[in-house]
Amino acid sequence: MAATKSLAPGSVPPSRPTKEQLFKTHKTHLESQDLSPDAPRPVKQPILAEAYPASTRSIRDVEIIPLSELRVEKHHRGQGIIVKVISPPFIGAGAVSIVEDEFGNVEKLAIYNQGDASILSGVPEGCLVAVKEPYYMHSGGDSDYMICCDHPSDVILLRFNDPIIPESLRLGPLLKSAADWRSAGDKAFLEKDFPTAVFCYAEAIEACGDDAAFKAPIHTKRAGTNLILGRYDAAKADALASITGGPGDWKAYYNAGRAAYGLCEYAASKEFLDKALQINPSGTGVRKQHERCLARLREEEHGDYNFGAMLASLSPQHIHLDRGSFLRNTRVAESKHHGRGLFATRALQAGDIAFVEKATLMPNQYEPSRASAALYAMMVRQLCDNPSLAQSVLQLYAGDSLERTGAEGTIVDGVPVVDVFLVEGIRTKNCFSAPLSTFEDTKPRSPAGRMAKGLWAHASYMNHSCVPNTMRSFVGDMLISRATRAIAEGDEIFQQYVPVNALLDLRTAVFKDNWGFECSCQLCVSERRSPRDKLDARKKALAAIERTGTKKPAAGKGGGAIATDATIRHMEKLAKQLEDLHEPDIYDALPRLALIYPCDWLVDAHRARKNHAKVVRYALQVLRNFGFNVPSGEADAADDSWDPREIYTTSGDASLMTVHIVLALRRLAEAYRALGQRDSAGRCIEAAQFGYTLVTGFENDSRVLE
Ligand SMILES: C[S@@+](CC[C@H](N)C(=O)[O-])C[C@H]1O[C@@H](n2cnc3c(N)ncnc32)[C@H](O)[C@@H]1O
Repeated sequence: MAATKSLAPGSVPPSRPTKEQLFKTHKTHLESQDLSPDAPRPVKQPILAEAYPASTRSIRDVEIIPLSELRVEKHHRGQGIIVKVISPPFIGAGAVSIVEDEFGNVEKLAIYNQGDASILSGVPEGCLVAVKEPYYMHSGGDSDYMICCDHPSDVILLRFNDPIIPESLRLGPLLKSAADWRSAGDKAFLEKDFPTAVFCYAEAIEACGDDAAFKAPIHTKRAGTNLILGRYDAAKADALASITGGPGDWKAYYNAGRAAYGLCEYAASKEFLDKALQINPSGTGVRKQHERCLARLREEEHGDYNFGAMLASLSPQHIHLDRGSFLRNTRVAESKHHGRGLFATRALQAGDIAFVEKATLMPNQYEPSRASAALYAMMVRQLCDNPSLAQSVLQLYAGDSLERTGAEGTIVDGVPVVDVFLVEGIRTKNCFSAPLSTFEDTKPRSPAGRMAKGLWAHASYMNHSCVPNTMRSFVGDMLISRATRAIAEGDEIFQQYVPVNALLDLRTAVFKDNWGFECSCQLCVSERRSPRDKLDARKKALAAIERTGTKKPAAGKGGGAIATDATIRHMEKLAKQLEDLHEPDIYDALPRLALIYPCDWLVDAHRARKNHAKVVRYALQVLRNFGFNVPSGEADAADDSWDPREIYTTSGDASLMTVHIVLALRRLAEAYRALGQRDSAGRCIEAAQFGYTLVTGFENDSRVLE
């Protein structure tokens, strides 16, 4: 083992196992594998190996080499292999099979990252496979090597009559006629083995030559099968290929319409369905589909959603909502901050919808430890299955360190080039965590951390700001983005990638480490003007405040825990000291995020003691420290003419909207009411209601926060 480990990349392995040895080990693996339908399928983890680009060449343009010429730890650029699978697959994180070339050389072939719609996810014995630019890897044991295929587009399942197959590997016609292949396809379909059905129908179409009358119904069958598999591009192509010019063509247009609908191409879908209805005006299925399509087009055009009904329709099983995306208020353009960004196409007021987007991809997986792996697997699968999706998703930013060939997403050998390292880069830079619904998630007693991960391709173009002008929320797989203040036509719109840390150093590190940028928002740029000793002093002061704030309070009379007078006074003193560490010339109109924690704490402490004037004072401070315009002194706080409903329109462009604002407004309302200032209380409730719409995406009763 030591000898093989020290082999230089590109060298000849000193020994390779014989066919018998390979089969013996493979058999023990096969015997240990549980193939029952209930057996847990291994979760495919995102790739961790060293990145290398997917092959962009056709198998017809590379030199075919024998397995004996494979060299250890080498990517065989410009070369390829053609092999027959001679064992059943062992299914683990990938599918491992034994393969043989035309000279009788044998090797292990490990195929990873194939989708469930691909035969290659468990390639059956007897299949012929080509691997482009293979990587031959030492897999750990003595003389233990395997051909390792990470990129799904590097492996091609060959048709049995492909002329590229060497003579000695040719099986001769497996089935006698096109009709036999069609029957085999039908049988596989009835057995719900849809990938095999697609393969057999392809062979039938190929075998029947120019017999258009024979071909058309097979295209129809394959269109239906591809629809089931979610391979919408292929389904659409098959549906259109099944058009004959006869009265049965409504079915072809109907299938094409369903496929376009599956791709969220509603305008195209409508056109196909219009044609289907022209031929078959009484088709109820077609009419229903047509109505659904019109509803999606209305959503795309007007952004008119019944969010309440959408929320009510959610369940743990049903998270994908049948809704269109409303994107026309924003467009992608060059940003002065970084690459591309999203820009307003019209003036937006605080509260307006910037956009509503249906997830491009989002698995129903709210278990945090599995959510990333589930999204990665879904991305790879869907991009392979739908080339048009691959084209758009693979354009997204993936970090600067990954090599791009420019051919990502293009079709080579009939499949889109999908580079799994690029997919993973795109996932990490663009995915969002999403609760089942933000409204439910903001309720005080909702279980924390139940988040799925998803990709929203349009939202992915948004750059980050710590004081953003939009806020996102979720209902199932729909992302709602609302303006938190006025945005002029042509302005860039920003979102917060993650809730930002109060301390400049800590949040700078988060953006550097996870996204590779230094934030240039107004808050970060201004805070960087603070001298180092001030930043450090604030950090120390906040640590002292947090220690005081988390000290166990004394038990109150009614059994409740209430902070002592001394602790409250101490906290007030510490908060004042921290406030004095903020330079007025820098923080005049900026949030002072470090002060939010002590002010929130003081609101709660004074509220528990029914000290309403102090609640007013510190709740106003919470608003001010998030960057909102509030009366400055205590005298002003009692001033009835201050209108909290105006904070969203009069606060400049560095405020930070969060659910804390809504809660602070509710606390203010309660205190004002207790102080007899009913009008002020009513206005605070209205302001809280408005804020809660921004936070949850649509009108919801903010009383649930209490
Ligand atoms: C989700 S992408 C945003 C779209 C990206 N600008 C593009 O061209 O596709 C995230 C990446 O954008 C960049 N980015 C986002 N916000 C930024 C900001 N405020 N300043 C500089 N770069 C930023 C970072 O490189 C980050 O990894």
